Amino acid sequence: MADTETLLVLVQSLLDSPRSTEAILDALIQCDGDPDAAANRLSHNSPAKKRRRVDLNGWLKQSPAKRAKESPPDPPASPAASTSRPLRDTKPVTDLMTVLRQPPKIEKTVPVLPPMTLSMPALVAEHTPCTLRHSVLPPDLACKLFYTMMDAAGQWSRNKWWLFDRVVESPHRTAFFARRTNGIDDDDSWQEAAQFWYNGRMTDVPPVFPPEMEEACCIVENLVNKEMKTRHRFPLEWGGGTGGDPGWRANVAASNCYEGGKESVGFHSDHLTYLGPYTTIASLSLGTSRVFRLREVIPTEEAKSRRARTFNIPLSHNSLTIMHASCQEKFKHSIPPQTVIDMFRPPFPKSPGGAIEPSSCRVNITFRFYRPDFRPNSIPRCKCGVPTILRPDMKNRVDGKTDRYWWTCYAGAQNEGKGCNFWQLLDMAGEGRGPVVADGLQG
Ligand SMILES: O=C(O)CCC(=O)C(=O)O
Ligand SMILES: [Fe+2]
Repeated sequence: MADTETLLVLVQSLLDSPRSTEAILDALIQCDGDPDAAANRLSHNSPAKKRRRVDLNGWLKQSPAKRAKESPPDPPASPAASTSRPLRDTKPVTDLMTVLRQPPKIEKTVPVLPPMTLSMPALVAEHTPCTLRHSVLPPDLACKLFYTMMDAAGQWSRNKWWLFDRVVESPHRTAFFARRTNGIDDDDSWQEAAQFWYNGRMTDVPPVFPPEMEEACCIVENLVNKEMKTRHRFPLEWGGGTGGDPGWRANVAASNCYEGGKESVGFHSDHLTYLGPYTTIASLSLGTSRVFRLREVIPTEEAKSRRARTFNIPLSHNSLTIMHASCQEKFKHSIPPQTVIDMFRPPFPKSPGGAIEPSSCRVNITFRFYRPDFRPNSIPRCKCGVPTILRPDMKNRVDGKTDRYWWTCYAGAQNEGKGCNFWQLLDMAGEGRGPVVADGLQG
């Protein structure tokens, strides 16, 4: 997405007056992704005809025949997926990413790096900002948690959002949980966070962690905090966690269920809206083993001299992947579709004496720390009046560090794809956020 964003900003900067994202994207498509030509076209053309607005829920409630006649626009991002299934076929959609992605002219001498499989924790640590741990929970707890999540997953929904002119849905089911303890003191506030996990769709109050998840979470929290103590800390990381406070608290969790090898999640980095810069995310894998794929986003200034490498990490049942601080800033991750997967044979039956049923499902639980200084009521709203999302400026890392983050409009995900062109630089001090690690270093 960063390529598109860069082009959007570039075109906007070439124009005398602000134009909608939709109009800029249309112009870019017409001009084969050439920003100068797109700006020129926009300067000479009158703005595109306005279309009637319906919100996503409204649109989904319409009859299929009516929906097919209505034609929505524009690009957002889901909290996670970039791989998506169109819900309907109206007109053939130009593959915008193909149009917009302008491959940098890499020097021929820069070697192409073949994908590398990292099956051992030591290799994961060597090549990525992640930690892989096998067999993290007691086997019976991992198995019970798998059954609990599988029972619940039937009720989970597929995320739906607008992508250009159509509603798409994620190729996996997802659910969001808020922890009753450790920071969940204001239900309304976390309700908003849950709502935005589902791309702005109204949700009931998020469920609390089921007992097995709570038990697993305590183990994960300990492991993560221990691991974090051994790592380099980044200046913008959460700087609380003094005294009895463990520092990293899993106060929310998002869970995905992938049924069979076809279900997946596309390359993305997680939105940092409530997580803040340099977040740590711990992902517990249950069920059938799947490949977790990581690929670095090469900063623009290095794009000619260095290529990204794809790393494949097989994640087995009861393994924990910790995406450490800087992973969301530097890497995108995905669970790619697989033509072949091994069936998972649970080590224990669901009920005593029952039969063991093999499964082709994987459930993962990402334990996340929603930072006290990024509470929902502190998130800037865009011109549409909707909370913005926070994204790192991945392409403009300087000396390997990201120090720029953008609040950007996210309204398009729910509002027929129509958003505004709101961009605001994150200003930690100006927005009264912190404490951060850097504060501790100064004092
Ligand atoms: O299933 C996984 O391990 C990754 C899920 C993920 O990236 C996400 O939920 O943001
Ligand atoms: Fe993710």
